[in-house]
Amino acid sequence: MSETTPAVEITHLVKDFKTSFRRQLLRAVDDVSIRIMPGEVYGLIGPNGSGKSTTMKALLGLVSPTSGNCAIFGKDSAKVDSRQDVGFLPENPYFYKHLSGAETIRFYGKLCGLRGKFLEDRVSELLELVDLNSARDRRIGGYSKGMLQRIGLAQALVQEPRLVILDEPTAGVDPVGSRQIRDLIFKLRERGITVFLCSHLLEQVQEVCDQVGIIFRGKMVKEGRLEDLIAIEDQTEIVLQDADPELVKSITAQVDASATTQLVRVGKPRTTLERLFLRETQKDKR
Ligand SMILES: Nc1ncnc2c1ncn2[C@@H]1O[C@H](COP(=O)(O)OP(=O)(O)OP(=O)(O)O)[C@@H](O)[C@H]1O
Repeated sequence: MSETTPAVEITHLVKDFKTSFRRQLLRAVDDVSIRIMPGEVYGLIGPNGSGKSTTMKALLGLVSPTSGNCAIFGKDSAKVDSRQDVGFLPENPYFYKHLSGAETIRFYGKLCGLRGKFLEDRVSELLELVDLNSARDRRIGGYSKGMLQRIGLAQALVQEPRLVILDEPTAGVDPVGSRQIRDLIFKLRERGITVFLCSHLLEQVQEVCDQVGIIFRGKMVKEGRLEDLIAIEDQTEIVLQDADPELVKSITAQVDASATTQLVRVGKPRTTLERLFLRETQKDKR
């Protein structure tokens, strides 16, 4: 396998489900193709019921395609060995509530065949990575939603996968917890791990993803590099620090005098509500 083998290759995926109503067919995924190269972070976005989870499950071999193919690092998803290099965080992960964080990771590590000191080192390393070392001996039943998602991420990383699939990793998590998960995704990218995620938090997708696909009613309606998708090609932005009002006036006058250029907006750039929330709620920690 070469560096040019895609981490994910979904080709013309179609998935029909039989509905309970007169056994009619529902097309959940309709001719979707996705290619993710190693090291990329890909975000699949779309409204509820648009086919995101089904696409991910087909890639993982958890549902069989009606037609089309899925492959992970060149291995067909229908074959068990395609899952060797994948970690998965499902939308609603289930954990044994009576186990502690460390016991949970140890449990999954054992399932993956890890043993002894290697396993113990891996448990500590992962708890450190997801910032749960201080809660390692607490029962999972008492974890917050954000902590649960982070333990889920640690679980997905147990066997050092080269691809991580995250289905709504920040569902139900507050902005601080979401940011921790976002930072974790950055860490995965730094380590060269490919990430395929779907999320409703568009701003977070915008922050972490290199590539974005928009899926609607089972069809891919837009896809590409984030930078290309969100650039407004016919506009130019100039942001000035501590500008003299006279300078702003003279720039505006020059633009007004131009026959071909229209001034769209002059004003203060805005932060986002999320950044404002984080700044105001994390003051004490600084
Ligand atoms: N096992 C199944 N049997 C029947 N229909 C299903 C099954 N799984 C999914 N569907 C249907 O397929 C469609 C796509 O569902 P899917 O869960 O893939 O969407 P989604 O984009 O992940 O939605 P959400 O954002 O709500 O998680 C929905 O109409 C759903 O009801």
